[in-house]
Amino acid sequence: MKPQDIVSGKASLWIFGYGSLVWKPDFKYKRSKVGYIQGYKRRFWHGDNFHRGNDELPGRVVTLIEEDDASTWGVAFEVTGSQMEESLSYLNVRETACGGYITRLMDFFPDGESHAPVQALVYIATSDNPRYLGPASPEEIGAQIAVSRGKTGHNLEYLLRLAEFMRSSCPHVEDHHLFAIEAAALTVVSYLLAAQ
Ligand SMILES: N[C@@H](CCC(=O)N[C@@H](CS)C(=O)NCC(=O)O)C(=O)O
Repeated sequence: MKPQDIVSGKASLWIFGYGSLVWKPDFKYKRSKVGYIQGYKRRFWHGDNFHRGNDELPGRVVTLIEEDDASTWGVAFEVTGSQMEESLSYLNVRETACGGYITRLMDFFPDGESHAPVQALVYIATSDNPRYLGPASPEEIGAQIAVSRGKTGHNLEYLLRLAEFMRSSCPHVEDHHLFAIEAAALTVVSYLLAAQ
């Protein structure tokens, strides 16, 4: 980003989402593209005691875990002009203050485009984050999600909307971790409903 582009208003920033941002960016943007980042896998290993859980029963939300040959699909949003400051100040509260995420710049590869990748800002929660929960079986994660709720809504909505995004926008991607957790969570929900 060149200083003269900022002054002229030509500057823009790409923000990559791979969790709730793919279905609920909640900030104004110029355009969006489906695509992926390389070297990271998406895992439900981050705890959430605000949006989708609480202190007694934290929810589980996604973060990115470094793995050389992995890639993670999502959506990148291009923000320009005043949208840059507006989106970053909003995400600083939603992702960093409330969610415990930090930011990193990564190469984003738009789907179906052969040109060079674009740099995108990504919100990631590292394992040294106090809310980090780490690995667990799909059954354990699914059960936790099935019964967690926070200030923004149920953890199940968070899971199902991400799975819906992947099926509708990235049908060629087999995200076993996501779909195994979805199946496990829906199994728990069916038992809970049957027990009523
Ligand atoms: N940083 C990831 C994950 C973002 C995420 O899920 N953050 C949570 C904060 S814990 C959030 O914004 N939740 C809002 C919601 O659940 O509706 C992304 O780019 O989508």
